[in-house]
Amino acid sequence: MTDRLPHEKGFHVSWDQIHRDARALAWRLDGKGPENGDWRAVVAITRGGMAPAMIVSRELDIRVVDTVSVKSYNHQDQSQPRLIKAPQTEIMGDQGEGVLIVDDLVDTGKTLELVRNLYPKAHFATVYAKPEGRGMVDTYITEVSQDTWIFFPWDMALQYVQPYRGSD
Ligand SMILES: O=P(O)(O)OC[C@H]1O[C@H](OP(=O)(O)OP(=O)(O)O)[C@H](O)[C@@H]1O
Ligand code: HPA
Ligand SMILES: [Mg+2]
Repeated sequence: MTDRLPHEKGFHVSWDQIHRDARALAWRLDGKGPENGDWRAVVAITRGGMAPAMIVSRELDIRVVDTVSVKSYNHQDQSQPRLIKAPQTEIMGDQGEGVLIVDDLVDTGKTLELVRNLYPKAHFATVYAKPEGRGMVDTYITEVSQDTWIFFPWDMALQYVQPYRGSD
């Protein structure tokens, strides 16, 4: 794991915050699907997209949910994204039309680029976006600067911290 550079900022997202932001994403996508405003299915980009995809599919009452597995980071070190598992062909059709592909965030855009090449007609939605990858996503809720690292609640734990004024 690389040490974070001094200028890198941390954006800490709580469960409550990701729930609110994923709901906002769902509401923004409501009625925007190609078939009478409906979406045929939700596909989560695992693993980070699974919690937002669950919230989106719940809000939009979409029962057909699948996953596409792409691995591109080991902690904060990026490597070439690799497809580990594809969604069902019956769900994706030829090019993914009518399918909502959900991820937690887009950073460099490399993950979405890989999935977009596979399913160019799907709609790509993320909760958070950084400027470099923003062009790869069709709908997102909150933008953060490129030098911000987003910390998700599933990667964190409550911890004791020293008081601001020490007692020694
Ligand atoms: O836009 P990019 O620079 O490609 O980065 C964004 C991707 O990186 C993270 O996933 P990761 O590969 O770490 O896997 P995970 O979701 O299983 O944690 C994140 O969840 C996105 O899927
Ligand atoms: O800012 C980030 N936070 C968590 N995972 C990530 N994967 C790429 N960028 C990020
Ligand atoms: Mg991911």
